[in-house]
Amino acid sequence: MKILVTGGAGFIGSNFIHYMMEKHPDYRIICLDKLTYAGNLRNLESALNRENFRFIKGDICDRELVYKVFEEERPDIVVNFAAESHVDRSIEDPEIFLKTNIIGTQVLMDACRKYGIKRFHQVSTDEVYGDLPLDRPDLKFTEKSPLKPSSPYSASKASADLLVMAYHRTYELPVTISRCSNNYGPYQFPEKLIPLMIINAIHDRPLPVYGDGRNVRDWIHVKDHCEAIDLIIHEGKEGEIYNIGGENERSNIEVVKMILKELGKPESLIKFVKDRPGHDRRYALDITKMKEEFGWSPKISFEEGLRSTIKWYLENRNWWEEIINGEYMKYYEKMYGERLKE
Ligand SMILES: Cc1cn([C@H]2C[C@H](O)[C@@H](COP(=O)(O)OP(=O)(O)O[C@H]3O[C@H](CO)[C@@H](O)[C@H](O)[C@H]3O)O2)c(=O)[nH]c1=O
Repeated sequence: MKILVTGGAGFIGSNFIHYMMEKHPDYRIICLDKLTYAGNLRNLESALNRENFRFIKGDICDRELVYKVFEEERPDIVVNFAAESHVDRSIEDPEIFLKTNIIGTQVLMDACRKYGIKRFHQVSTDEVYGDLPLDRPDLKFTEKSPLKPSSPYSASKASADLLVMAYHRTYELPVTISRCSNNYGPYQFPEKLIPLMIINAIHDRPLPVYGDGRNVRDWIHVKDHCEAIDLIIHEGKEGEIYNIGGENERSNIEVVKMILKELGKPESLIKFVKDRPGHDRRYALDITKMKEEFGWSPKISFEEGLRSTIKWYLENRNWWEEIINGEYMKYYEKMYGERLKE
């Protein structure tokens, strides 16, 4: 089996490659990644010298390159992780989100049509459904819930999902889509809530919590997400959408306090800052379909997963120090400088 993993040098993609290499050591894995700010070859260090692994640097929007990769490798399965994924960046500058997330997906699916494929799997997000109110804990999104994205990022992911389903209907492309909740774990770029808070706390820097900190996310360990995708690409039905969630809803302030406690740092480091425009209040997924079709449910508890993630960041300082000593601080200053002064 040959699997083309796009965006495989990013957080979830690289965790997926590690997961698949261990689970299916006989598979050939080809990783196509543009190595943007969020991609890092160090995430793939242990894979790079394996014979059944190939890394190709390139953009999924580059049709000529994508066709060349298909011509040479003839993958059986494509798993598309390649995406611009950070909501705050999409609010600052939406264009690259539309290009990579929508056009990139189209180029990949065109290559699948041209060269043939057993499965094209689109990695999507729970954010395509929009948000839920805090005072209705009984409500959750199912795969049938309407799409109502709030940010340029989530609108680009929802657009791509629609395109994937259109390619299935019109060209009978064998597709599946998974929509996952908030991931955490090793190799996550420190612009996202959990790694950003861990690194700031280690440095005794203020922890910028948006708005009142009561927004709720459903957290899943990245390894549980990888396991679910592995099941879907092998056993999932063509043309189907699957919600993948952690069944672990937490307010942001609760998560931040847990991190401080684990690191033995004071809550006085918390700084409430100006809210994200259009900030989604709550995400919650109904994962009955994954449970019923595959007997899947998330295995890693949040307490255990968060503790091991904090340990990973403490033990891999080189990894994130290299990042924060690069362009990162410019980004941080731009996003947080004014907010932290207010
Ligand atoms: C970075 C940052 C975030 N936050 C808040 C905003 C959110 O309510 C929550 C999580 O923020 P983020 O880590 O940016 O993640 P969020 O916007 O939920 O989106 C993530 O989760 C989505 C899945 O739900 C993915 O599709 C996105 O690619 C991923 O970025 O924490 C803060 O309060 N302060 C911060 O500095």
